[in-house]
Amino acid sequence: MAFLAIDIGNTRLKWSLYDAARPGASLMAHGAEFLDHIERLADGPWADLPAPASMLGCVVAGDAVRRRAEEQLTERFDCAARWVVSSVAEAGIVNGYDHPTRLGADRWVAMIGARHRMLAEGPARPMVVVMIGTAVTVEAVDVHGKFLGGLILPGHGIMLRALESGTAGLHVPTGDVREFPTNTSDALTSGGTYAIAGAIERMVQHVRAHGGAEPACYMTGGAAWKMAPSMNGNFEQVDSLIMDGLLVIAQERLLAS
Ligand SMILES: Nc1ncnc2c1ncn2[C@@H]1O[C@H](COP(=O)(O)OP(=O)(O)OP(=O)(O)O)[C@@H](O)[C@H]1O
Ligand SMILES: CC(C)(CO)[C@@H](O)C(=O)NCCC(=O)O
Ligand SMILES: [K+]
Repeated sequence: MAFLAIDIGNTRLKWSLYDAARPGASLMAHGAEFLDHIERLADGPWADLPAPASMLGCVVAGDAVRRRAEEQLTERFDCAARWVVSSVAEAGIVNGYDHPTRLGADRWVAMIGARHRMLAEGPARPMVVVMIGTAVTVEAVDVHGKFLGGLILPGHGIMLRALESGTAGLHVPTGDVREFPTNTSDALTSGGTYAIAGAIERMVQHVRAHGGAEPACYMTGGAAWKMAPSMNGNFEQVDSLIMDGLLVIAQERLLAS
């Protein structure tokens, strides 16, 4: 019973087809499209796929984009579109947000995926869950699975575009990450990278101080690999964190129905 997981971010739609709706299912096919190219899915990458029995997705890109994805789903497959909405509690995570449903569904699903992975690896620990995409998010989860709160930062691309458009003299190619940058390109690239790394380090400190225990640290997102060399501490890069979370939620819902 194939299962289709979809993650629609602010830059790209990512999809993964699994052979079952449960964590650890085998990945049969996967891909990513920039949001402008969603209309290519049904006749392109999805054309030769076996039809999934069900799908589950998370979307933060807005209703218009969601509808365009749903059109591709109906055009190609006969399965109902289901999208995760952040709630008060689901799959082992309790939502500490002031307004739980306002939490981005991608953040919620990634925490669920991370918690499931951590418990599969050993005893429960607090967590720091980082997503590096169009925006950067840094979540804190305590040892019991309570989401304490999180940071939202501009992603690297948005930071650089903001500097370019807000200044006269900052139009330069991408540079390298350096401890002591000596040209504009390196200064901008390093500034963005260490802004993100610094925010993450602060959150790790906050979680350590809050729980008195060393947190398990996970990072995911399309640009996680670019941040990895500049990160302090033991961050495990798990590119599939959102897909893992969608598999966990899909299985729980199947078992509950
Ligand atoms: N050198 C860099 N270091 C860190 N991040 C970078 C770097 N260069 C680009 N980025 C970020 O990567 C983002 C694009 O990543 P990508 O589209 O692969 O992520 P994504 O997880 O698919 O995003 P989303 O889920 O938000 O659609 C850009 O918007 C930019 O912010
Ligand atoms: C922060 C982003 C853009 C990260 O993708 C997304 O999760 C989102 O739009 N969230 C809604 C606002 C919030 O999470 O508080
Ligand atoms: K995302």
